[in-house]
Amino acid sequence: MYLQKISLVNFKNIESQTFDFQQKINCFVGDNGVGKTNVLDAIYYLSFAKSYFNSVAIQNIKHNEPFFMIEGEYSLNNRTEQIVCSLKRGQKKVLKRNGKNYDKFSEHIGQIPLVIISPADRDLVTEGSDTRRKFIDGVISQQNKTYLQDLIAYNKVLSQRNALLKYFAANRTFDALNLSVYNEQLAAYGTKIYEVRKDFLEKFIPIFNEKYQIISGDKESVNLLYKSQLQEYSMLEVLKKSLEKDKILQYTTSGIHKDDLSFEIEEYPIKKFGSQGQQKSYLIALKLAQFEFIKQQSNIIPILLFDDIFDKLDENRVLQLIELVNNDEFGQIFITDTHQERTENIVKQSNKPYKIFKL
Ligand SMILES: Nc1ncnc2c1ncn2[C@@H]1O[C@H](COP(=O)(O)OP(=O)(O)OP(=O)(O)O)[C@@H](O)[C@H]1O
Repeated sequence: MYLQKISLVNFKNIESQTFDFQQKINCFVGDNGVGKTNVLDAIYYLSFAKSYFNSVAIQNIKHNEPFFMIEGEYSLNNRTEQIVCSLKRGQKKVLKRNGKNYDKFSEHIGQIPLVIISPADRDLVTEGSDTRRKFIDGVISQQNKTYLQDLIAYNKVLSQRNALLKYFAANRTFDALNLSVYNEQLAAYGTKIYEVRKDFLEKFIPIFNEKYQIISGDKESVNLLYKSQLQEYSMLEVLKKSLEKDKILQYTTSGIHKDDLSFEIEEYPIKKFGSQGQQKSYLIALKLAQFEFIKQQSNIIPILLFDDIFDKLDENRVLQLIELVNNDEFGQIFITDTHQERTENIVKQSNKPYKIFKL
């Protein structure tokens, strides 16, 4: 599967542009702010019906324009598939496949598998646990729709339980029976979610370690650990233990919505003890593991977007990445960089067909 062509109208800073792509490697080069990342984001949009960088949909329409449109032509199983995503101010976003509207965008997710590696991924290291949970949930739910439904159901019960705790506090009352209805539901969904996360991470972590060792050339050891209160107690026990605290704080302080991933280098948190290049290598390894996982599950080689990939990586790590690309693990790749010469020199070493777009 690969993207043959994309046409953009009024998408962010791009007024109107069409690109015909190479089946293997495509590079966008140019100065800061010319719109290289915006083209990658448009490609991301066609897979997920949303931007990777700006979650406020209308802010992706070019300033002072009434709409944006992204049209992509893919080669999929020797057929051409057309995906169009458009948004008019004041109207709902529209997503079409071969001219037919999708009612639910979720039906489209996973059809054009894609992984993006971008400097914005730094949030996974620097931000709170919700960013890391979103990452795991995103990878799992691309392939497991039941998981996504369980997660939505869990979050709904969670807000109902929180509303009840607030009601108890406001009315100086408490009803254990009423609360237990929510506890039972949280336990049912929470346990299922925990089991899926645990199974997923058991498969994912070895793939991640392997990728990190390749990129770093076995230079340092890293760890990725799953942290969940359910590793020690059942969900019902966890809720019981935190009841007094929950009553005081008026929200549910324990459960799988507090799960986290611990990122370590030489057994220390990478956030505090990893260099910029090591942190970047860690994030690339995470995303390449995601790539591998999606490929195994869907049997389609995902499109890979490398945003500003070469910055902060030493020459050896860049070479290791090129090695990875060379062994045919990958399908179509899009790269952005500010240095045309550097990009050309690097991609030449891959012995794969490539095309460079100067923006
Ligand atoms: N809705 C919008 N309308 C017009 N311009 C926009 C909109 N959203 C973003 N931009 C502009 O797009 C430009 C950023 O483009 P992009 O992030 O693709 O740059 P880049 O070429 O990747 O740069 P860098 O090398 O710095 O990463 C900025 O100038 C930004 O102001």
